[in-house]
Amino acid sequence: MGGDRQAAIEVIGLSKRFGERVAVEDLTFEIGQGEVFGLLGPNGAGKTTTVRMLATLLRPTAGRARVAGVEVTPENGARVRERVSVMPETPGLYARLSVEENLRLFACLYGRGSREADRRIGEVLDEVRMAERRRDLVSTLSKGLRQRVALARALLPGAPVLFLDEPTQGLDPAATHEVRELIAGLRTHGTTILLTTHRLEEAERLCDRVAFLRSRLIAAGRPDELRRRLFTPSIDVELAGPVQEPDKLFGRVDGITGWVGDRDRYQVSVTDPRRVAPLLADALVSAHAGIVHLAESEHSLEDVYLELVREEEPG
Ligand SMILES: Nc1ncnc2c1ncn2[C@@H]1O[C@H](COP(=O)(O)OP(=O)(O)OP(=O)(O)O)[C@@H](O)[C@H]1O
Repeated sequence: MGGDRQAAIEVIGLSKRFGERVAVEDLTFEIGQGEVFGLLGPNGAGKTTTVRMLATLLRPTAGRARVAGVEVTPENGARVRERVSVMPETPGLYARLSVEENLRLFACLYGRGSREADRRIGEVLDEVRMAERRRDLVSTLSKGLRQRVALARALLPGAPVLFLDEPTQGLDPAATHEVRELIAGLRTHGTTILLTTHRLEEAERLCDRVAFLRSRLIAAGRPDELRRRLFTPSIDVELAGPVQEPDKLFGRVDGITGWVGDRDRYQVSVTDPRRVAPLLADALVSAHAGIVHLAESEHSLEDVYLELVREEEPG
């Protein structure tokens, strides 16, 4: 992490066991202020357990953490909870109350006076674009709209650190898109967000940095950094017809270190894609190979994840 930003969350050697089962093991990471950080991993990886420990809802077996400058200990529970807000996996709203009544109830729990509460409720409803639905009963709302109300609820206290546990779980593509837009918008307030998800494209779109969790931390970094760390740079080539002597063709281009593929499709490993791509294009043109496509290979976060899991497998 860049040393110029103070950490909003620091986690050192955090572990949680439930009896014999190790849910989280020796977790260490930092999240900078205003950063959107994605905790990624398959079902049972320990994501929710981590969030619950950081929000003082669950006591770690070992290790320590500091959230918004406060050491996470049982004695500091109230101080930590003043500084964090959790949007849990299930919205936790009262179905028979209206949107506004739900928010008023939670605002009272946060100890806001009624005028102050009304002002804040108006703000968060605007923020999640639900002002016009404020009098609707929660039971009449779609899952996507309920999730927006859950987000409004999490925003009510105006906490500097927000934990979003699987925020788009079970939503259809349109609702997913809307909730993601809202989360992306929170960035402008400088809120630090720890988001758990097993949807890699979600993390890719929303997060500055991600950590892959499988009880232990497998890797952490910016998605592009992780890609670079795991994959040799390469160029994808698609041609109009087969190449006669690929060894000869690729072999004479400076900066090409290897290739896979055959006939009209190749993935060419290179030292530096920006330098080598024009040289490769020249060589192909000289060999009268019609170029259909020539571009640096893209590795999605999913590729990164699969590569990491492959590296982890024994043998
Ligand atoms: N209260 C509990 N008692 C016993 N085991 C638990 C408890 N909470 C979680 N676990 C176990 O700890 C492990 C991690 O669970 P956790 O819910 O943190 O994973 P997750 O990454 O959030 O998964 P999901 O994506 O399914 O929500 C799992 O094996 C789970 O069964």
